[in-house]
Amino acid sequence: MELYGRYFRTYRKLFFFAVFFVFLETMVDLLQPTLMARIIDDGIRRGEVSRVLQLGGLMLGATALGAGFAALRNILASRVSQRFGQELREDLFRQTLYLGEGEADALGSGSLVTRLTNDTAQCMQFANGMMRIFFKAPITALGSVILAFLLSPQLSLVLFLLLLVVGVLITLSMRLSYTRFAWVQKAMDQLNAKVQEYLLGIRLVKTYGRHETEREKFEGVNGELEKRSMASQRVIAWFSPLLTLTLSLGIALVLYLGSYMFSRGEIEVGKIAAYISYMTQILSSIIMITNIFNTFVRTKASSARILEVLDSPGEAQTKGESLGQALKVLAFDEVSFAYPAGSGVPALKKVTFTLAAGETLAVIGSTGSGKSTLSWLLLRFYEPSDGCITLNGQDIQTLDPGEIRQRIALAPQKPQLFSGTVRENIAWGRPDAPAKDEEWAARTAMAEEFILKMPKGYDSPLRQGGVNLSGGQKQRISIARALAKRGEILILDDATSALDALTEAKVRSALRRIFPKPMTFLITQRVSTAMGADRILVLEEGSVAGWGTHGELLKSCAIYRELYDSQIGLEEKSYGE
Ligand SMILES: Nc1ncnc2c1ncn2[C@@H]1O[C@H](COP(=O)(O)OP(=O)(O)OP(=O)(O)O)[C@@H](O)[C@H]1O
Repeated sequence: MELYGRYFRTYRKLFFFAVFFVFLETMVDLLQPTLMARIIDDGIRRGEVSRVLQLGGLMLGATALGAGFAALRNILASRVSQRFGQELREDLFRQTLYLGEGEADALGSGSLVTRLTNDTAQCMQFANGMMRIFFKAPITALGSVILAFLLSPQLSLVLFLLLLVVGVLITLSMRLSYTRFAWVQKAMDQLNAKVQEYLLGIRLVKTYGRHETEREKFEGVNGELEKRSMASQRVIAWFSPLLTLTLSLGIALVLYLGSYMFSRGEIEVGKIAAYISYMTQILSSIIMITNIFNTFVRTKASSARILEVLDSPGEAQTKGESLGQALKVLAFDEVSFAYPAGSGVPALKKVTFTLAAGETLAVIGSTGSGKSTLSWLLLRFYEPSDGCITLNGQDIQTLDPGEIRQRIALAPQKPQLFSGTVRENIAWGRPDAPAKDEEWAARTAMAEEFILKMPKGYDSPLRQGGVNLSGGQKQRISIARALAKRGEILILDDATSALDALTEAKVRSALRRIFPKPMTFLITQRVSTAMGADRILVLEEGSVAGWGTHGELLKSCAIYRELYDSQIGLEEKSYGE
């Protein structure tokens, strides 16, 4: 399988050692029935106790040796499969981090979690099995067939007929299993997506009293998983006993033929017993081989899903030129864009504007008008369908996305905090930032006051997602993180929406005093936030509805005037009356 081929080089030595021990163990196992036949025919039947003891001792010694080989291959198999699993998870996680936004949208986070957990576990299990039983079973089966044939070519006619039937059964079971297991994986994706959704929205579920509805939805996907798993298990449930039955029929036939041959003096009892013993070994090996095939088809489905992620082009390969110099001017030139996984309606239509270093642009518009989309395109998470975005006149498609992102500091609409201290969260975008920069960032974001009230100040721990903070506190730490990065472009995407008007005004005035001043995007729905900016871009259903200063827009843009009247103007008028 392709996936194993990629990792084989690293583990080939340990792998071959494990397989070597499996081989030795199998050889010892194969010796046993022949030794037994000799104990019966040369020892018991002739009444030679010393021969029985001698051969019995040999058999015992061989068993102990086999056990030693088994322990060694177990140790090696565990080590190789665990290391392989660790490396695979790391590679998969790294690739997941570099997936293009369109690719990640298409795969879905639930499916990515299944691939990182269940699918890697499946591949690990297969790697482990390969070194434990996968080689042992076919060698035992083949060795037993050869030794059985050498014992009695006549009885082996039954054996070959049986093997033919068994081969057909295994092929059939493999075909049925593969499609069924792919359905199981999809159901597992849906289950993981549901669990994630519920865990993220747990407070909302409680507030809206949606426990029952959510539980029912979970039961729905859980039931589907059970149904599909059962369908795949049913194949195994039928095929294993069918195989046992076929082989038991074979053994019965051999016993019948053997007794006939014995009565004619053509075979000894010990040989019949050894032949049956080989047949039992063939039976258990074939059952093992069926399990191997079942695991193989599951692993094939899992490894295909893992390879889909590992081989997705991602962003890592889209290296570009370096901008080199300091950023002077940014321009959107007739930029249009529709989300690949969206409804097809463009989120942006021929958007054009220019912004110089140190200037602040407020982007205002109703929800869904395309404000955040501007920043996703600038960050190169998606590519414009038409038009271009330039930095210092250079199309960003030709530039290195890593470098562009290095120059941008973003405080997103939904603040995202991580488990760690307050300081670690602020310095997350620039871990080498001096402590004074982190504290400056916290002060500018009006976060220092509440941070210092926390039990350990900047070293206070934050829990996953910052659940021990209020919405406004999370937003302020998120702004501080963006400031501490000291990017040439600062994007505050509705980043002050949870702050009270006074705190927000303080943050705005602190932002004006930053030196050197970054090129700033203030994405907002509030006119009070936008009006102090050097320029304001008004978006309406993805198109530019207005561009200018607050004063200019009040005169020239009906939508802006409407927003102003609804949020501020009418209040002022009513105060005036
Ligand atoms: N990942 C996505 N896949 C498909 N469509 C999307 C995606 N993200 C946004 N959209 C669509 O693109 C349009 C613009 O979204 P965008 O997030 O830019 O709006 P916005 O102005 O920032 O809204 P808000 O103020 O509510 O945050 C919306 O119609 C939205 O449904």
